[in-house]
Amino acid sequence: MTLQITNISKTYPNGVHALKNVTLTVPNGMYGLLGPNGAGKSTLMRILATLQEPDEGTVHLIGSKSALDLQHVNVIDVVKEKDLVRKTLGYLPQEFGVYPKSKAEDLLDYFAILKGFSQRKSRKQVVEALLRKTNLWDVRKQKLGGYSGGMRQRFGVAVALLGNPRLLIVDEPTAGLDPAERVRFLNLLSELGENSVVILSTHIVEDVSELCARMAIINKGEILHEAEPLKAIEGLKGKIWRKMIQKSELHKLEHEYNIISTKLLSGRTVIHVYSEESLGDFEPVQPNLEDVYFTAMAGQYQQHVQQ
Ligand SMILES: Nc1ncnc2c1ncn2[C@@H]1O[C@H](COP(=O)(O)OP(=O)(O)OP(=O)(O)O)[C@@H](O)[C@H]1O
Repeated sequence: MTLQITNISKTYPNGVHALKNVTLTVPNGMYGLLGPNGAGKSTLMRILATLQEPDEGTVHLIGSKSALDLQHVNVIDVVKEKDLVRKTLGYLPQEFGVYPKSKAEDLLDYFAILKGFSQRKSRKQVVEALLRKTNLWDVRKQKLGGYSGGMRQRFGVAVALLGNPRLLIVDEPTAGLDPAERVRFLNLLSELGENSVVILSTHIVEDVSELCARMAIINKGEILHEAEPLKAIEGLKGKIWRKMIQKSELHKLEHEYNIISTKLLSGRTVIHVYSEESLGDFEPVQPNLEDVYFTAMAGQYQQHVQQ
């Protein structure tokens, strides 16, 4: 199964150019789309989820007939064949609106009817399996209004997984979750990737480093870098340098060095600099995915690093 996104552009009526000629090939498994607020992630996710159309470009879901679970097709045009792709699509939006007075089990049963599970007995089995998988079985009789943020997100996953989708779109799922709920949620997602294309959009670098075998970094509607996280980290070895500085020095150093990030550490300011040559009074840094992200945001990949 592959999702092929080709030359997608989108401009909103207010003139915001949210996506600029985006091309990505997304294979089976978890794929991370990483970028800051306003980068264009949700716009891309809504296009993939058939809720919005691009101005230009195409999106195709390509797989064997059996993998797509649909007779007679091995390619679906996601933009034009919305009804067809919706049969195999699961979407967890950034804000999952719930009906606070409904009990989880009843609402999931209702969504299952909408998804086409018309036989009561098999529907009951599907609903039970999903409530167990998302660890909500014990609280299935509770009203959704009383659920925590993490429980609501897991309920959203249960809804998104109805019908065993081959294309799963998950938009910023961990924002607002406490650390324990976040780990539980990521563990749940990590089980899903094997037979489906799962795209996870996030502004949290750790979500990608913990889960995704491939990723793209997006900013201002453009893909800055597309890579396997581990290879991208490897590619930065020997090129990231750090130094503790006085905050007052920052302005001057910005003119001298290619500073990719500035952080506070125990009240001191630490800068990370990208340089292919060693820098005298800087310490070498063992790079991580955050350095990859900031290197991309600083525009380095377009100029120097070849992946
Ligand atoms: N319906 C809309 N009308 C006009 N502009 C929009 C609309 N939706 C999004 N935008 C703008 O398009 C750009 C991309 O927004 P988008 O929501 O896709 O980004 P994002 O990466 O998902 O960010 P966030 O994490 O903040 O949701 C932003 O500048 C945003 O203000």
